[in-house]
Amino acid sequence: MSAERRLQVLRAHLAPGDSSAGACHALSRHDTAGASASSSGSAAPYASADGKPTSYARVHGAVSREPARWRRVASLGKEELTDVIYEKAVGEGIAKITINRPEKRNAFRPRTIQELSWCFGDARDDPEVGAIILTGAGTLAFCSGGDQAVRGKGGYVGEDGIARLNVQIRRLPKPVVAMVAGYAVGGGHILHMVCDLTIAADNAVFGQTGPKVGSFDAGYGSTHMARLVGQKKAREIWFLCRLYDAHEAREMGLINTVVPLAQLEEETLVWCREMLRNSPTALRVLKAALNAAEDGQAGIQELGGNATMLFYQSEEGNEGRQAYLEKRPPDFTKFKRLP
Ligand SMILES: CC(C)(COP(=O)(O)OP(=O)(O)OC[C@H]1O[C@@H](n2cnc3c(N)ncnc32)[C@H](O)[C@@H]1OP(=O)(O)O)[C@@H](O)C(=O)NCCC(=O)NCCSC(=O)CCC(=O)c1ccccc1C(=O)O
Repeated sequence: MSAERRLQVLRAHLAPGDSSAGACHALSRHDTAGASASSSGSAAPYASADGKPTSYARVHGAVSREPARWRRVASLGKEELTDVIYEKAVGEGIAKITINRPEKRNAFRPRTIQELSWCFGDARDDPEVGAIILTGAGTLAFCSGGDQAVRGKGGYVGEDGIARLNVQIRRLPKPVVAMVAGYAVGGGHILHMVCDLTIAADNAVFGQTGPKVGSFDAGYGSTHMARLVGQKKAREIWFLCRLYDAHEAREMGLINTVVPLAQLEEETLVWCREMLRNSPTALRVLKAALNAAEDGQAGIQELGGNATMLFYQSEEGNEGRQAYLEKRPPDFTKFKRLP
């Protein structure tokens, strides 16, 4: 962004018409400050060329950058959570799931996977939750993949393993945002890739280590990666097992944005809050559609499920059911055959 444009945006942000005095709007503070952070979402809709707030800014107003007030969910059902911290933001529809094994760089063991699965299930079923953050405890690692000390001959897949967790995140009809500080490597790298968005701190490091430790993911971990970064790059990442910093990761399309470590949660919350303003059904169907393009029959099934859910909410859908219950022929004549 040019210095002049940045100034315009800053002016627009401070303009009296901006109802958001005190709270920052969705425009990244890092963009306004000209820091090294880079964001794919430009500030364009928030200020017009003359520096005044656009109608978009006037209508939608500001997104709060305030910290969330987290309420901890210590147990799900009868089970205490030991490997994962599960929290919900008070008064807003955000859940946060934190892998809590920092002494192991948040490597997951079967128990971790099981708890993650419960938390994702709860967040999916909670109608108040509209966006889910997945992260790792501490600043050194998001997740370093499968705990190699407990890896058995059968891997983790048979015990609610990562393969199933990936599918669960893909199928979850709400956006999941990976909030990455430090290492996201091995299975941890795959976890962030299957999330819908990735916000990274400037200390984040990305890569696959599988071929070094006798492991690989021939599912989403390779095929979805190729969709994100292209075939050549995906082969480089897997075959050479190099590590990439956050800016390199953003350049290659692995992640959405990079922010200073101290602002990681603030920025992630802003992205979640922006999404929460939008139609949940639109986001849900878009996620299913974007997945369907690469998920074959399973993806179409998911998209089809959404179509049915919407149709059941319509008058036309209800007419069929009602007619059956009333033992009369359905009258579909009143419904237009739209072009
Ligand atoms: C992440 C590192 C680069 C961080 O390096 P550094 O900051 O120097 O910290 P360390 O001193 O190395 O680590 C601190 C502490 O943590 C332990 N640890 C870290 N990662 C792991 C791990 N993955 N498993 C077990 N333990 C781990 C480390 O040993 C230290 O403990 P001490 O007791 O203090 O010694 C670096 O740590 C690193 O490279 N880690 C390993 C990364 C890795 O190779 N991960 C595994 C990739 S393969 C994978 O994830 C399998 C996925 C999987 O399970 C799967 C997926 C799909 C289908 C099947 C399977 C399957 O069953 O295998």
